[in-house]
Amino acid sequence: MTRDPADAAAQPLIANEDVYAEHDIVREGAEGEYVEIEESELGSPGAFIWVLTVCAGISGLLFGYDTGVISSTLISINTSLSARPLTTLDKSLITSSTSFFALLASPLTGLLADSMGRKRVILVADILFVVGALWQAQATTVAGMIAGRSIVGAAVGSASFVVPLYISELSPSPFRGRLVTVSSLLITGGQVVAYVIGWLFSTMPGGWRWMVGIGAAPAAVQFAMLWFLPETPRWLVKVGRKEQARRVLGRVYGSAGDEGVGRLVDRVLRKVEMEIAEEEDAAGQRAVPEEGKTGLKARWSRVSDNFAQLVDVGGNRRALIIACMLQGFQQLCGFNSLMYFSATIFSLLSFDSPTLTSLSIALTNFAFTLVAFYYIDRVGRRRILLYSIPVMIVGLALCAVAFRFLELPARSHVVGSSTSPTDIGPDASNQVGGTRFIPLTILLSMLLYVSGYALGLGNVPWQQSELFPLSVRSLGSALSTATNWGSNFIVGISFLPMMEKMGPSATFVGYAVVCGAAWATVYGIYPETAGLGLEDVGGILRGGWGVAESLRVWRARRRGRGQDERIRGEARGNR
Ligand SMILES: O[C@H]1[C@H](O)[C@@H](O)[C@H](O)[C@@H](O)[C@H]1O
Repeated sequence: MTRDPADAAAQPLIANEDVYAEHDIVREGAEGEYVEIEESELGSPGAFIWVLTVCAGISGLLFGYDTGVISSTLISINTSLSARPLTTLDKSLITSSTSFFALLASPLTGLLADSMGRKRVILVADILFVVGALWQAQATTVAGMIAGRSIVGAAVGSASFVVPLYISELSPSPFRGRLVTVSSLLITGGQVVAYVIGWLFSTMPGGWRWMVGIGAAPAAVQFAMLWFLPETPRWLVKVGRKEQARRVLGRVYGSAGDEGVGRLVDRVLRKVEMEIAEEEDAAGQRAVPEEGKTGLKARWSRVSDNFAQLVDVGGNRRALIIACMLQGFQQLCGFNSLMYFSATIFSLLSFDSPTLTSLSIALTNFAFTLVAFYYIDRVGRRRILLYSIPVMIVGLALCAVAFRFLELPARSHVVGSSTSPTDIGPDASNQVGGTRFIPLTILLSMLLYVSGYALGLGNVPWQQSELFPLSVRSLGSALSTATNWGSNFIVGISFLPMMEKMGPSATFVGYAVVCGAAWATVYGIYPETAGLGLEDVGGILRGGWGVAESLRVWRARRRGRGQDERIRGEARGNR
């Protein structure tokens, strides 16, 4: 960005220095003032960072694939496991074992990622992905299948925590938010692939074995690729490998500009060192004397100290509440009941190809995550949630109403063991004079709900790490990831029984109520974090929820940007 000195004297480029000063990447202007380098000036994040993001994102693809494929798998297994049809309990356990083991794995991964490094955790997850996929593919009993799904669950839990962390620790700050959303895009992309594969293999005898087994391939590819990718600079500095960290940063910022890459790298490195020093200082002040403690005891006391810091310090506690609340609502709003059981629901509604119909759910989810990727930094996290959650509520309410007009088979048959596309077909097609109106209304309402979900709740909670200061970022993110999987487990295990006992309308009304609670909570306590430097977020949460303050900063920032653009436009006009 070049600037005419006369213009510079007439009006400073920076409208609100406090806001801009926190940006990672700034450049000294002619008169010693700080001039923000615009994202457009940095160009794109650069090939290196894209390769890193996409390669790490393969785990997201696997997360999406393994959670999405279960929908078609469940309706294709028939009697191939334990030589009998699956019961509601079998289906719920097969589905929920994945989330349960993901729930166990994510906090553990939070600890391992600090001791082993981020990259090694991804490698371990890859091994689990491969073993779990092959295990499922050769399962002959329900218990064997549950074991395979549990192994995959441990992989998914580790990956879902560590991949956003890996990406955010490697990406240049101006691109961090969008690059993290890339991993959400890959999750939803993985779900689309799962549905396509599910549809292709659903009519093939034993095709479900291919559906679950294929997941091994991308994991093996990622395992091979990761050997060539670096550890994150932050972890490298933490374990004393500063020169290696400098080389990695050099490659990350190599594309960042025409000048001063070395200076930029030094600045980032200094900042990382300062943050680590602060972290160690704070830990040192609180540390219980470790004399006489074995390595394991010392480590445990560090973990419990870290935990105390997370819940005792007001700002950290508020960050944890917001992150866990967002992750909890992301799941308790019931979206994954569609992801896991939409094929079952669409067979109930007599759609000719339930698996193909459920593909529309996954595709809508993917398409609207793409829209969110474009708008998340422009509209802001808070606003995107406040606009999109009501869309979900309307979709769910329409669904609930439409289901009331549907004559379903006897309750015990709705989703129970005897339900199959063929035995529910005739009953379900009898509704409202045999027209397709009601099933189509239900499908469209679900698509409305899914589009609202994908715009906001589906991806904003994964921005969780920005809420925490560095010292508690890993633990805080791990706990909110665990909240995600805990709530996912609850939805997976309860959806079919709720459909059976309460009926579909009441089930969807229940999810709408959760969405209402999510909206009210976001409105009350979630400050706008888009565009803030990581340290600003901590500052905003220090004295309270900081909603009003964050909105003031957000508006000032937008006014500042508008002003900058106007000045630039005028400068161009004067030339
Ligand atoms: O962000 C993802 C995405 O929205 C997926 O579609 C969903 O299945 C996951 O549970 C969620 O964490």
